[in-house]
Amino acid sequence: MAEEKPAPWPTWRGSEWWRRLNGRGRSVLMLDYDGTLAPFVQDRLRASLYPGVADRLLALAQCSQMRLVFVSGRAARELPHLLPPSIQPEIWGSHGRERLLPDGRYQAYPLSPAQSEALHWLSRSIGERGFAQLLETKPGSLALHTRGFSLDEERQITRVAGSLFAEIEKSGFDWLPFDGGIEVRAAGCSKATAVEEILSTEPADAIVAYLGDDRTDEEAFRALSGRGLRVLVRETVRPTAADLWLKPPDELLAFLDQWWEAVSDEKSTALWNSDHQSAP
Ligand SMILES: O=P(O)(O)OC[C@H]1O[C@H](O[C@H]2O[C@H](CO)[C@@H](O)[C@H](O)[C@H]2O)[C@H](O)[C@@H](O)[C@@H]1O
Repeated sequence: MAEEKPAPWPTWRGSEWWRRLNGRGRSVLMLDYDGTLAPFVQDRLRASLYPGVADRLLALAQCSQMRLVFVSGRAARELPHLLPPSIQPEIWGSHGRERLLPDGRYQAYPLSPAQSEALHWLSRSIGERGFAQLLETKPGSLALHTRGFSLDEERQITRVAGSLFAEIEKSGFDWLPFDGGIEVRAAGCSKATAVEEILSTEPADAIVAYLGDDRTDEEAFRALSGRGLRVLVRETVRPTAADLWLKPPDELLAFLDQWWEAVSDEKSTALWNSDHQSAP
């Protein structure tokens, strides 16, 4: 399917679309984490939000008419440590396999016994080939991180992982290249299924947007087709199903500000005592 270029922020910020959000009862803002709200770094446990994002998230989390949801490839229980401590977030982690609710309740879709066994085998086999330190083990998937390696090394690691993946693919797994590595994910859950479940409890006229940067976010974008605004957050544009392209961090902050202005009851322009001024 042909993918059109997403609109750049300068043409979108004054568009009619905001009128729909302004003053409406219900809105849903779904946010990816890595690459979208936080720049990539080598150590995944040190991936901090762009300056100014924490303030915006705190303000949005207080808006009673909107639902703020984080949809991440990370394990759900890892993400709260990277978000402002006073937010009690709703998180869909591990590509839709897990859900952590604001009240602390946790739900996860189990793997089939064959998937479970195959994932253990894959982890062991990758370790035996000397790549154990590159592995991130999550509910339902294994990520193999190659950030910081040369292209040749990355190709070699990917080749080894690819041949092992071929051994377990028939047990129900997807092969997902992502920014900084590859992931082998048990089939059945994805960011698309997360988006579908989130929206299944929302009224049809709720205003919805999803912000993401990576190839796994394209699954969410496609699931949102005709239902909400798909926003690519990335330094450079690429072929995408998104409607809008934001360059982080300034355009991301401006988007969050404009969303807040539309949904908040306060309608104050002096909200931020933050370290960042939005683009004019
Ligand atoms: O769906 P996301 O919230 O965007 O998560 C995608 C993956 O993010 C993490 O890895 C990425 O970020 C790390 C920290 O910047 C970086 O070191 C790594 O190279 C990136 O691929 C996370 O570790 C993965 O589990 C997520 O799937």
